[in-house]
Amino acid sequence: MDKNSCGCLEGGYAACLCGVTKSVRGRPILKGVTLAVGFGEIHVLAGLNGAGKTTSLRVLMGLLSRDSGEARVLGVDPWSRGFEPVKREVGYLPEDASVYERLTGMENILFYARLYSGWRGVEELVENAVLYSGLSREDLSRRAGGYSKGMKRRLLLGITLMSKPRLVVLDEPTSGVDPIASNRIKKILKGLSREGRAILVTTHDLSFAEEIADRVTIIHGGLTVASGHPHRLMEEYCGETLEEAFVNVVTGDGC
Ligand SMILES: Nc1ncnc2c1ncn2[C@@H]1O[C@H](COP(=O)(O)OP(=O)(O)OP(=O)(O)O)[C@@H](O)[C@H]1O
Repeated sequence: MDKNSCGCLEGGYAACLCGVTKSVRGRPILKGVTLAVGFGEIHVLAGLNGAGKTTSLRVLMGLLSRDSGEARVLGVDPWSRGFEPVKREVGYLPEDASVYERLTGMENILFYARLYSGWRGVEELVENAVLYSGLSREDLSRRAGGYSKGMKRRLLLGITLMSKPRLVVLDEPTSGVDPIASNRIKKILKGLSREGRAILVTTHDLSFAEEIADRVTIIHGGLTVASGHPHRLMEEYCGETLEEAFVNVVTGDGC
């Protein structure tokens, strides 16, 4: 990675990690993760299982400390006190998020909408969550505990996006989601990015990434090893698809 990638610390970017390292119980997990997400950009973070994607997002969201390197979210260090007010402008969908199973889908939405706004503006938040989840009114009237994995994921995505945050951070939003819903998610993310919102998303679905990403950052073994527009990565790493380029990057096969 060239050093300029860390220029995001000077501002203008929605989020960045710069040379971040993290060890857990003496084991290095992140060995130098660098990425910068611009406003109006869909940025995909890709990597094999265990590469460090979720850990990177947790550091970025201030849920995990870092050992070295820098992090900024909307210009603020997520490990600082100043991060608290910034959180309202960030929508984060963790990989292991869960719904309240005894509540209906709509009650889940109402719960989070009221948490977010008190009572003012709840209607708009609810409307957005319903729209972004793509779930029918009938589905939303049922207990979320009876939902399929993909439906739970869609409900959580709707809740994450309901306030139309300036920065959206999604850890595997399409996991367990059917092709029609996945297609719908693509359109939603493209729409949000067109409105100038910044989107950082992890996925193993590289055709999804190839279609929507403005930039893909590949991490391997806790280290950023490549970053660029999907077509640039395909050119540089001799892949007819992003998936082929990705395999060439992580296996070190090159062209
Ligand atoms: N709390 C923890 N304690 C010990 N090891 C951890 C912890 N959190 C993560 N790890 C390890 O760090 C590495 C990176 O995990 P991480 O979940 O960030 O990978 P990932 O790229 O998101 O993987 P996946 O694609 O499978 O979700 C893994 O080897 C994992 O076992």
